[in-house]
Amino acid sequence: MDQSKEQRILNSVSYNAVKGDPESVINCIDKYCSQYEWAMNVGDEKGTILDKVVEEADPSVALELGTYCGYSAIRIARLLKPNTRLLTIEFNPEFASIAKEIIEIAGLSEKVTILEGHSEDIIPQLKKKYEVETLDFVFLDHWKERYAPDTILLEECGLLRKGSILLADNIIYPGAPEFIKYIRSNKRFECTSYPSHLEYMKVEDAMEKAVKDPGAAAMLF
Ligand SMILES: Oc1cc(-c2ccc(F)cc2)cc2nccnc12
Ligand SMILES: [Mg+2]
Repeated sequence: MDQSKEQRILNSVSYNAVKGDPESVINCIDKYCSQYEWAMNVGDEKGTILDKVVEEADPSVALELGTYCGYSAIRIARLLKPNTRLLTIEFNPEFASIAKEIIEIAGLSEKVTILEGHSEDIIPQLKKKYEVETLDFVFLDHWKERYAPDTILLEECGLLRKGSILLADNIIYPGAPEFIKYIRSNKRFECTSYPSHLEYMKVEDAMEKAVKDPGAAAMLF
């Protein structure tokens, strides 16, 4: 049977990347997806915004919704301090398996846990089953229709604290209008838009950052 695009991305990483070097895995995926086959990795332009927000959050526990091939999980995990972790949820079993191998090649398997299943089923398990108290950073990059309901679910499950930082991809393209309407009208969140471009394309896109109860967190220091 023909290989999938995601399997071809793994082949390229396995052949060209330097084992244990996250930067070389990131560069290899960006090179392959800009030169041969477009794929829905966050990419280098939006990835630089992701890096900056992760550094601002400096998370002990981070969550990603939508692993895909593991590109953004590697971008996030390479910036995490010792004894901190990234949980990433992926419902597509083939994507989860490819991501596991690519994250292993990057040498970041110790810091990243891939949780296979639907976000709405796994989020309510994070406290008890995955020993999460609260999430310092959440990257939303899965099905756009789930951005708003999953944000509400994270709140309902008590997983967000004062100062928790959410970052959402694809606010313009494919777009997440319900999420934008919800988060920008919610007084508990301070929102910032970061204009950018769709990965590997000249199409406009943007990322949205939403900080929960920022004032309260700021007052503590
Ligand atoms: O960054 C992304 C881009 C696209 C996407 C698909 C088709 C197009 F034509 C353009 C863009 C889909 C995505 N789904 C989940 C997470 N991230 C995505
Ligand atoms: Mg995306």
